[in-house]
Amino acid sequence: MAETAPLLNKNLFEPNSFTFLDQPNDSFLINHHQAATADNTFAASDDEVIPTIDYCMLFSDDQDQQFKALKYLGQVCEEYGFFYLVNHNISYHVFEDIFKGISDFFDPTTLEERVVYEKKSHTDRMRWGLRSSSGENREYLKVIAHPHPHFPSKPSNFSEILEEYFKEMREIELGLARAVSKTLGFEECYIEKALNLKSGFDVSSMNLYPPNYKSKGRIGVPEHTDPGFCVTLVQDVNGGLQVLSHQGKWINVYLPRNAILVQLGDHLEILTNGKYKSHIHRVIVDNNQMKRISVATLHGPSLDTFVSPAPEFVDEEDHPPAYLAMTYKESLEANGGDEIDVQSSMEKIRL
Ligand SMILES: O=C(O)CCC(=O)C(=O)O
Ligand SMILES: [Fe+2]
Repeated sequence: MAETAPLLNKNLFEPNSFTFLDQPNDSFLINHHQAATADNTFAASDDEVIPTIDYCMLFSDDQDQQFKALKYLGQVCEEYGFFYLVNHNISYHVFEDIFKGISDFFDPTTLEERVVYEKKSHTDRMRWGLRSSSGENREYLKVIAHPHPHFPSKPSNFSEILEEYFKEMREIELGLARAVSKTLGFEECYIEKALNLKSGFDVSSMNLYPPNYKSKGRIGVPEHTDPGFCVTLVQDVNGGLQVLSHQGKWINVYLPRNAILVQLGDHLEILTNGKYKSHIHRVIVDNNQMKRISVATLHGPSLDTFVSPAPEFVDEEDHPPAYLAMTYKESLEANGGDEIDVQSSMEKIRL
């Protein structure tokens, strides 16, 4: 990728504490390299580097450092659309607690209890599902995390754990919105206002792979992009999530210790008329050998926000509007799904 991204200096902001996970005992993350099989259909590269953004430097009091950090973030948003976020100051126990809570929620012996969260209506505020087919293999719980959170009452303390986790992730989201606005040359409140993030619609998908150890194929989640401003994602085990670079190469996501994977969403792409694009990713499961939990939180505009390419990114000659305008709610439902499905509908929005 370095050849196609000459501007990026990947070492610029890697903090001293940054290490890839060569010390499994030190972290909830262990590296699970996909077992080598004769089937290379889902092979991805371990050599490509996913850029690392240091959150604190984006807000550094040292103006020069902040300027460099923002410049790098702008390049990463434009050339990649995904990055590892480190130095975000979220306490380690927040991650440990949520993985423990989700693991308990997905306890194989309490499967019948979760059925109460199965799809009931298109207005569900929580939804559980177990997919075990050639096209999708995961057990999931989706919850609305903002503005009106809905969390399960069991296991005990789970709702408090989720509340704390989502509070921290929203801070990160709003901080990133400020930083990304500046990379575009705007005031720091630009994205927050344009997408009404204060009352933004956030849905979190907590996923277990393979679903109760019974996958029926290698696809955990098929290729897709996600709607919204951005996605924050953490996982308890490395291996399975793959992102597609803008150059068309699949890359394995190996999250550094305590890092968060940030992926730009469809609605930032629409707002910037294609300058900062969302990107395709997928999850591969490995023959039922390894249990993996992920938490993917989609941070969206408020449901009634009308999102269209902003005038600053449009000029009729060189950059005509490349996307249709619609409310966030309309875009979530454009494929016939429900709000809580948070399905991308970019194929309908792209002109
Ligand atoms: O589980 C993962 O690693 C990714 C899940 C995902 O992409 C999603 O829920 O949108
Ligand atoms: Fe996703």
